[in-house]
Amino acid sequence: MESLQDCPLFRPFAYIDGSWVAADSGEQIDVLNPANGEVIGQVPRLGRAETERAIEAAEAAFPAWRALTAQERADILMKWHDLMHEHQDELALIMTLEQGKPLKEAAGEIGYAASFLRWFAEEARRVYGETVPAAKSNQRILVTKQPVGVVGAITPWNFPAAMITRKVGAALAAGCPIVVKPASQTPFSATAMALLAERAGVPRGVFNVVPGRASEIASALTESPVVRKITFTGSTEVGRQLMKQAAEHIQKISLELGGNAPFIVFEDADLDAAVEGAMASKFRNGGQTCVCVNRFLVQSSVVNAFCEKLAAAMNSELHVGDGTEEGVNIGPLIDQDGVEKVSRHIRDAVDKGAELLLGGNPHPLGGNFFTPTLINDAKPDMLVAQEETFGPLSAVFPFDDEEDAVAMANDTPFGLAAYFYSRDLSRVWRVSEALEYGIIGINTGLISNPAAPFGGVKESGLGREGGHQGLEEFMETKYLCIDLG
Ligand SMILES: O=CCCCC(=O)O
Repeated sequence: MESLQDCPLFRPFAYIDGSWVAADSGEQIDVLNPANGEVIGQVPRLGRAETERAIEAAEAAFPAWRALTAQERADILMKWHDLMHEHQDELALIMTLEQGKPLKEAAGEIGYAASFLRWFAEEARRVYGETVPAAKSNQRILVTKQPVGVVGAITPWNFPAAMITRKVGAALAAGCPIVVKPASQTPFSATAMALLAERAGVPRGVFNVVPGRASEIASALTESPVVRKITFTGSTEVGRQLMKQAAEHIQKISLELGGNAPFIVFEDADLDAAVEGAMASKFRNGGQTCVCVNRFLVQSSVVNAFCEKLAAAMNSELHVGDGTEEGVNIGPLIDQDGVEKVSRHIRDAVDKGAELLLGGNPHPLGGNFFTPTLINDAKPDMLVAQEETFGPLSAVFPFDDEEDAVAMANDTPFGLAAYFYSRDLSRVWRVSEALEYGIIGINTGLISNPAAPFGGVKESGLGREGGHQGLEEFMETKYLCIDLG
């Protein structure tokens, strides 16, 4: 395939009520390849009016979709899953061109994205109710689950496929239609998946894709009394705003927001395993993942050994470049703001006394590429301790004992993922219980799995995605109290 335009899954349109449409205004968004800044295509810049039409289409589609049996909805989701695997290479190329992650990683994300469709297809058939002992002998109480209704979803650029299927798979399995606003940087993964959903038999109006003006689309979704659930992955700042807006109609809301993941290495850890986990977690998507390590907390007695091993791994294993090139495993950052943020964190840390061990600058390739960087002696007053860097900067914070490590790890308003390495079973339990996070990786740097409830505490969000919990987010509980007379 020479370019995106040659790809049979390339759809430069919005998708509403089963039709491929342009913006009422005719306006378009340029979509750039972060590896070279070239425009790879355009999508319509939709606003309020088109979003309201998508909501109406979803509302109209709701009765028939919820009336299907769970098995019928599951069959459609499984067909969609199969089509994603069949088209894995094309979907991966679209993703690499618009998002930048290397092709192999993009193909991995497509597999991960498809796995949510399979997971929720299977879970759709396990939406069980309950019976509850009643207060009177002639009464019976039954608890049932019903789809919440029309859903509005807003998804991020860093996982352009998986963050859509994790929401859409659950919504559709539960019997809810959905309107998705994809990130403006990565809309083509969303429209390509909509094309496959259509081929899989998702009826018109059940899955709508509305690229465009974020604040207008978000307001249309939160101001509509028809939309009964908002689901968002992105920054804490935007999540906070959406939560305020969702309060208007008391919409159910799930928020997957920012993180500031600690990765604790205790002196009893297997250091080689810790370095392997560190590489997997820190450099996933070039550091642009909400569960990427942000702070390496390393016990002082092993800090030099850990830094040496991590520097060696970073030197030998990381190859920066255009994600379409063979052997590249670190693509560009998404844009210049991303580059500026990583540079700012490094400058601030070095000015405040951190030791620069590796890298430190934008990559000689220029543009949005950044050299993987390692600093030691980071301190809590540095920006890198307080904000999510979202780039290939490994910052090591030495600590003295377990109590210090846990206090440092929890010293943040965020609470998404945390990791630690230890071979002491009592410590494993103690630290797991003390960490104020929704996800804990113990002796592993990779925690993502469709069967597990992904989500954070504190300012990292509300609700869970994946697992059986992820389906419940799209359902209401109703109880029936039956008087037998
Ligand atoms: O930035 C957050 C994306 C989450 C990726 C995952 O599910 O691991």
